[in-house]
Amino acid sequence: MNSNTELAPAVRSILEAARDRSGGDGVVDVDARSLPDALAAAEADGRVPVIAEVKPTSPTAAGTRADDPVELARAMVAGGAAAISVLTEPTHFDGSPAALTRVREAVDVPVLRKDFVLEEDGMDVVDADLLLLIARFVDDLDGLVAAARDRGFQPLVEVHDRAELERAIDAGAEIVGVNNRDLARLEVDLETFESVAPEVPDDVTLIAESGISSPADARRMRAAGADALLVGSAIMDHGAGDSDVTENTRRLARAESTETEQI
Ligand SMILES: O=P(O)(O)OC[C@@H](O)[C@@H](O)c1c[nH]c2ccccc12
Repeated sequence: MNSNTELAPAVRSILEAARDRSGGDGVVDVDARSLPDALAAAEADGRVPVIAEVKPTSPTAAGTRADDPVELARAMVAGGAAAISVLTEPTHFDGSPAALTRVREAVDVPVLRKDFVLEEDGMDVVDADLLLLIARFVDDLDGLVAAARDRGFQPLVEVHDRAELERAIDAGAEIVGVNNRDLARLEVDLETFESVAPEVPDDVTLIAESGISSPADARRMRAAGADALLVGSAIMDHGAGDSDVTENTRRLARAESTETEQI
């Protein structure tokens, strides 16, 4: 593990909690729904491929949304989401593996497990189509990418700078997410994606993560080379408990359509 001394306190405490959580019993064996196919289907349909995130709260959220995760996920798919991400981290995001299982049963798009998986046995907690691995938090990235694939997961390797990207590519990552949120200060800067994206090989599926809040942001990330956008806060709209998740998703999924008012 890389040094955590410069991480935000909330992130340090998330990692401590992750280390304390137990892994699963046995080894999962997943028959994954293809993310590249789901992204291509959205493109063919004229939608910006959006991975919409069921995130009840977060250390940076304005509040908590306690809505049923299944209802949220269905609303996101109705708004044109190409895939769904579900936070399963319990202590700082109010997520749960059970919520992911219910969501995956209820929708037919690929579902990403969003958590802080630090070791191999942390993968065996729940089935999902994609599994997040955060380059910064794991030493043996090669081993974890291989272990995820052995279980049938499509690993999504998250990076924040070019050095981490190099590690991801060396580890054989085929799906890479560039997180615009700096885990040291928890601040978002969309330039992060713009600076890393040019270094990403063409055959890698590239996802822009975090801080995308408007159709203009969506177009900006697409112009910089994003194959898909991972969006939580702007869709969950934590500060406004009754915000329309379908409509919030649709605004972003339609960001490139000519009939949409260009905001
Ligand atoms: O809510 P946002 O800014 O749209 O971000 C979504 C997603 O990128 C973010 O939740 C995230 C990115 N990487 C993570 C790792 C763990 C937990 C959460 C995340």
